Amino acid sequence: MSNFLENSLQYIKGIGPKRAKLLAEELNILSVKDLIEYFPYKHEDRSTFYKINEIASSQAYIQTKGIITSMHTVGEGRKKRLVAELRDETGSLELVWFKGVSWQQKNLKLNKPYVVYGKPALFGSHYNIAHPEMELLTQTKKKMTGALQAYYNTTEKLKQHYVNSKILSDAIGGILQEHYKEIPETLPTYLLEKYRLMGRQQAIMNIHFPENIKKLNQATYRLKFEELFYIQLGILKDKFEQSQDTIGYPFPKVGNYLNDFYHNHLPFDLTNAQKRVLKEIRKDLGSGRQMNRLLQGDVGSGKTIVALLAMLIAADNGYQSCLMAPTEILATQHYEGLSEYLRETNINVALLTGSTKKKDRKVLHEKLQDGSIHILIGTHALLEDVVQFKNLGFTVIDEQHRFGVAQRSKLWNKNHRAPHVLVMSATPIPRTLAMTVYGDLDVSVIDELPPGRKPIETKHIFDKNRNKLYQFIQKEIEKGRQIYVVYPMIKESEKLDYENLESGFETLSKVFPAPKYQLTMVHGQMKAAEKETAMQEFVSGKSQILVATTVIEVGVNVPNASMMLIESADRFGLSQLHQLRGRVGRGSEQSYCILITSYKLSNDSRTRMETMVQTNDGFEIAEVDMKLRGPGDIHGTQQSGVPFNLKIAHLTKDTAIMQYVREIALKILSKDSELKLPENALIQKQLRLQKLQNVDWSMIS
Ligand SMILES: Nc1ncnc2c1ncn2[C@@H]1O[C@H](COP(=O)(O)OP(=O)(O)OP(=O)(O)O)[C@@H](O)[C@H]1O
Repeated sequence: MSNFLENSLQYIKGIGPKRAKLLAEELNILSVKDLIEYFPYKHEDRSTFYKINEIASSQAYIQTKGIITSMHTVGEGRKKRLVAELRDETGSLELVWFKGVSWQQKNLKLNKPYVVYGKPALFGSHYNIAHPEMELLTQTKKKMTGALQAYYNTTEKLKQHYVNSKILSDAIGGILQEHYKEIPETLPTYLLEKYRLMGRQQAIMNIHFPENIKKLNQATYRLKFEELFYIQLGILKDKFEQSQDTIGYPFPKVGNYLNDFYHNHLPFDLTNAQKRVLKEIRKDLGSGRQMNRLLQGDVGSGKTIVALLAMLIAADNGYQSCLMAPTEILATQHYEGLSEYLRETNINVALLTGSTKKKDRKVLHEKLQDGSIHILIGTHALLEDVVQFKNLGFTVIDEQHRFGVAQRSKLWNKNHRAPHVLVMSATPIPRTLAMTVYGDLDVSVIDELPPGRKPIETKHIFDKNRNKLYQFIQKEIEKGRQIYVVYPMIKESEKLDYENLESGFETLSKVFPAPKYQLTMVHGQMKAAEKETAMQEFVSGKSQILVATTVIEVGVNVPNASMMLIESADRFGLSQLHQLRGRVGRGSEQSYCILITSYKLSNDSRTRMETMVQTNDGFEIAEVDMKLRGPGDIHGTQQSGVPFNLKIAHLTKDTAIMQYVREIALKILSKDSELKLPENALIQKQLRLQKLQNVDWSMIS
């Protein structure tokens, strides 16, 4: 790697120490290499020049050429502004600056030709452009850029220090002009030739300063290819090594436990999707290798029963199973649900949570060790060292993103061999993304809901229309149904959020007074036992309205609840809204989800509300969610569990390239799994570098 690229930015013309520090803090751009790999978010065609008399107010941004014929300031002090007249042979317009007035006045040159870019507005009969981008025509001609101009994202803080897109573009231009030949190639020649990829030097040049649209497209493709290729290759290589190593318990047979349950106690027929997934699991369990499988399915799609059937296969082969849930409420519900399914069978199920009493624990530990408990359900408490199984062979983890990978692997220590692992997730993520995020897991999808479910009707209403809503709630309660009311709760505004929750609860208590109506409140600050009791009131049907924060987000199953009312719905992410909605529509009655917001909404919030109203399909929602958040949104990326930041590719828009490079990576590894062939030396080196630099691989290995 060339040394120059590793240099700090402070010596770069147009940057200097102060801006270099800011770029490091704000955008994590530290070196010259980081800067030239900071890719623009868009390009604008600057090949068209408007004549001044062609400007119309409907035009967004325009580019024109002209001569500044006069300049003067208007107003005083903070209201002072600079007005300049720009003329061409067809007419004139005004250019106006409210900020940096004296700087502009000093730098603008009268009677010289300028290229001007900005958004025209009509004042009276005359157009003006406020704060236009200006460049002397001679400068534009000298620059290496063609007609396509790159634009770079910056932050508010950077803008305050005048580090805008143009400053970045100029700095990058300066670097590339002198050092472009030092940019190293990162893909071997045979790949460049076979897949007709642009060389890296040319690609970097063209992404910042495209010669033309065709070259820009080739450059973009090449850089996305490279980025996704190395991600896929890294994941596949790890996975390949892992599957070679881990021998699993073989579960060759299907015996009485499964057959008896399947034929005599299963209260419904499995959907085709459930059958297909069960087959996939059975194949894994019989293979002799350890299973690591992600079971994805929308809320209420029937994942739990599939997990149960797999646990019965474990029992048929003489092994115990456990099911871990992220909260005590969920673990208890799973326990109750599974006990009910298994009521008339010889399978023993037990529950272990933080609240299990000491003396019960002792008995439970003994029964686990002598093998008389077949299935143990619980929370983190399962991971404690004192919990020892006779022979744990199968583990189900519900909602894995709440468990760290480290916790997952802690279960291994309970055995000589790693048990099979089935991770259940109701967060639908696009399949290609799942392949990337859960690189070490195979993916099964239940993409079909059990029959007879009525689609949930979703409505978005504004705050002021509450009264009508209350009448509707009353009717539902009269029909014997129950209602969830959910409030947002985040750390940053916790105090205010509690106040809202409590005042919402009070208002509802007045509208729906006792003793006719019973309301329950549940929130995160309550003790586990209090929460449990309160939830139980709702689960048992004693109370009709549950006012809660998102503690109820995952897994709670009350089939009689027919309405989910979400307050300040714009403050929730799409996936979270969908999860919440999934709490209703579990019975045979028509269910509703009501999203309440104030009148004023940002564009993103409006899209979220519209998406929820339009579709019930979790995968579709996940796609929109990813698109709204975008791969550049680091916070969003963390939320979705994606363990790396992408510089140019887009996780949902570039799925075709992702798939393509995955196949290429597979082909390479199947021929040369350790990347030892001389032709792959560069790939090997690059992969190692990338692992060190960008990616927190520990999250997925
Ligand atoms: N094939 C089926 N036919 C009819 N009902 C089914 C079927 N499979 C599951 N169910 C029922 O559907 C409901 C939801 O199933 P389950 O709780 O397993 O879903 P899930 O995918 O685990 O949901 P969640 O992610 O919301 O917890 C349960 O009441 C279950 O008994």
